[in-house]
Amino acid sequence: MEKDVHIIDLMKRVVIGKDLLKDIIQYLPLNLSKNIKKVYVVTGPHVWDTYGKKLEEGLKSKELELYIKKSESPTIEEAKQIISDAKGKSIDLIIGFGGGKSIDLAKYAASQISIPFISIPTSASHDGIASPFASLKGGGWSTSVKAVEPICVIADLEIISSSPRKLLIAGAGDAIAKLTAVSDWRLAHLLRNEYYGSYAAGLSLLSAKHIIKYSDIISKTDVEATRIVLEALISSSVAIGIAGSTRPASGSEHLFSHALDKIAPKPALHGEQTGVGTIMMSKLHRMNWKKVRRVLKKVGAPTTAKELGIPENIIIEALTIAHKIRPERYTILGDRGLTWEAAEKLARDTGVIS
Ligand SMILES: NC(=O)C1=CN([C@@H]2O[C@H](COP(=O)(O)OP(=O)(O)OC[C@H]3O[C@@H](n4cnc5c(N)ncnc54)[C@H](OP(=O)(O)O)[C@@H]3O)[C@@H](O)[C@H]2O)C=CC1
Ligand SMILES: O=C(CO)COP(=O)(O)O
Ligand SMILES: [Zn+2]
Repeated sequence: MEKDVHIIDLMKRVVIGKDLLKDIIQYLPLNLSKNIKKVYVVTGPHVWDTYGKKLEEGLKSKELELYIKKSESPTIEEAKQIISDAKGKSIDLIIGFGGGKSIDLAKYAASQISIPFISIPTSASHDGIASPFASLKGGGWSTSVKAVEPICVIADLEIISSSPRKLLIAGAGDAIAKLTAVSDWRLAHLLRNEYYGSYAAGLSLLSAKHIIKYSDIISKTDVEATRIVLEALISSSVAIGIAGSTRPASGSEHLFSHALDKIAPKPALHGEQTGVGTIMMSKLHRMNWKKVRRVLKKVGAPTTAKELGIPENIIIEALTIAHKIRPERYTILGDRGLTWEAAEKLARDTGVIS
């Protein structure tokens, strides 16, 4: 008989504060002198050019051997290359330093080599910050794979709040997406008898509600807004860890975003796309989609194809193919998805296209 085992992987420590990188060693829950000699940093070109020196200086005090990998895209091929590189160098610890792309690559690589992973987000743009899952792209599709939770998250408010504002607003969009993600999960439970964890669902919903409650502050401040969005994203990361899948965080609105990543000439940010997806999927769920749109507008997030910089026909096409992205994940889009006409009407009725 198959054993019914539910494993919950959660991070060990979250450090939130200002100017953390220079004293980073003291915040890590690790004995760096004893066990860790070689550290591999997966980062992005912009992030490294701007903040790389700060991290290098912070880690220098322990005379660690540092290897830096600047990655452009979160593909399975790129992850395999990082794994082989890190294995060849006998790396002891992997750090993901940057946006969601760098954190996912680092997280996945660390899980494959069975070494610890540290998450140092430089933006509050996604909820992979502290989750044990990595979203990698391969063969034109996006898959979320079990990786490993960070032993530590170091969230430097100075760095994160001075990142381009659109990254923070994208984070608010990724958090608000939990409204429809949880409705889709519940639907899959009711129609397909899929496992549904009400605690994880509640925690995930809390991140969306946090954004709605504090939308005024998010729209007017920088550091305070960063703290609010960051807390919402960490809460959602924890919900993913408790559920043991990205189910509480990713539903039909994410399928729409993944479809855009596949077909849009120039996709927008993940959280910008999931935010717009949430407006449309809320309407399908007969939820208060106008409120979702109002909150997104208030915080300055895109709510239209034009603001996303994506042609209207691509929005419609993405709606029609979204259900095929991850067929095993049942959502309001059902098994057959939307027809072109229904998709066009949905996008038009919600003001996403004109
Ligand atoms: N694992 C999970 O559960 C989740 C994973 N994701 C994944 O995360 C990714 C989206 O993350 P997102 O952060 O939006 O996108 P990216 O990681 O692609 O980052 C977007 C851009 O922001 C730049 N950037 C990051 N921080 C700063 C900063 N402080 N100052 C200036 N520029 C900065 C990056 O620079 P650079 O070019 O240097 O990297 C990059 O150009 C997607 O791949 C998505 O699938 C999203 C949600 C959950
Ligand atoms: O983006 C995510 C949650 O916000 C991860 O979800 P996916 O499983 O759709 O990649
Ligand atoms: Zn997301």
